[in-house]
Amino acid sequence: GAAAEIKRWTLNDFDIGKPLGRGKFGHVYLAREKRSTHIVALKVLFKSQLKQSQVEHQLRREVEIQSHLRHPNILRLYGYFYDQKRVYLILEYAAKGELYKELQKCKYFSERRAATYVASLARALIYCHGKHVIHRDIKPENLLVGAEGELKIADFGWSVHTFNRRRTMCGTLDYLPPEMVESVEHDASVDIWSLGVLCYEFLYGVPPFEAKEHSDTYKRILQVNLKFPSKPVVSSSAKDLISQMLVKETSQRLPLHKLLEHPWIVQNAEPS
Ligand SMILES: O=C(O)Cn1ncc2ncnc(NCCc3cnc(NC(=O)Nc4cccc(Cl)c4)s3)c21
Repeated sequence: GAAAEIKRWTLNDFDIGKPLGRGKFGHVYLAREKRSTHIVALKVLFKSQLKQSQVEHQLRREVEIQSHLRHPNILRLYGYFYDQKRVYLILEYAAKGELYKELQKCKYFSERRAATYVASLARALIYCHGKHVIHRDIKPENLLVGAEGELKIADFGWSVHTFNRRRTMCGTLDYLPPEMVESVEHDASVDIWSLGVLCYEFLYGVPPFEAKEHSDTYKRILQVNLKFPSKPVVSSSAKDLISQMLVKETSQRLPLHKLLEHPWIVQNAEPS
């Protein structure tokens, strides 16, 4: 048959349902693709706001990156289309919505639930890093829950392709100025740190370096001023894992595949 031509979607291809949520750049609606009756989430972004915030390139990068990612714990971005004023993202629908609302409701998660989420996120990040993609924005607000309770990383609006200049600079790093060498170090280990912060917040209901003033949070992060409250009671095994992820020296952070072998994960995470 004809070469697989890229399908040009339009709003007419969809029946629009209830609003699912509203973000900074636009709203998300439940929608059904008419021909297949497939249920999706449609995120509507206003071009004016994208232009104003100069994030068009980020959006293009997200669509490009997401089009190559297929993983049960990564929310699919099936495609996009636009009209005069808006850009529409055609997204996998996560039937149980936003994880942070669930966390707010039950204050903090059990160790089994937290470990199950952390293990599935680690598997998703191992997959991304294997494709030289780092998410860079792992936080409860970017995590959705599927119909079976499975976690979905969403919103790759801040993700980037990392490539190791060592290979692409024909073998030499010598001519790179410090700031570029520095950015080369900005690698997948940022997601390990964020996953450690997330694990802490799952178990205690608050992030580890929270402070009234931003400047104090910044200082606590730089000092890795990690403290474990006495309430709620959390196993020392969980604290050990978190302490191995929230390490200042990026090369010393627990690698994700080692995380999956950590006793706390092995003993608490539901088999995937
Ligand atoms: O989250 C809710 O409000 C409610 N909700 N409930 C269920 C549900 N099922 C699927 N998706 C939902 N929401 C959309 C999640 C996103 C995924 N990918 C995104 N990407 C993005 O926004 N990119 C983007 C935007 C503006 C600028 C730039 Cl540079 C990039 S948003 C759902």
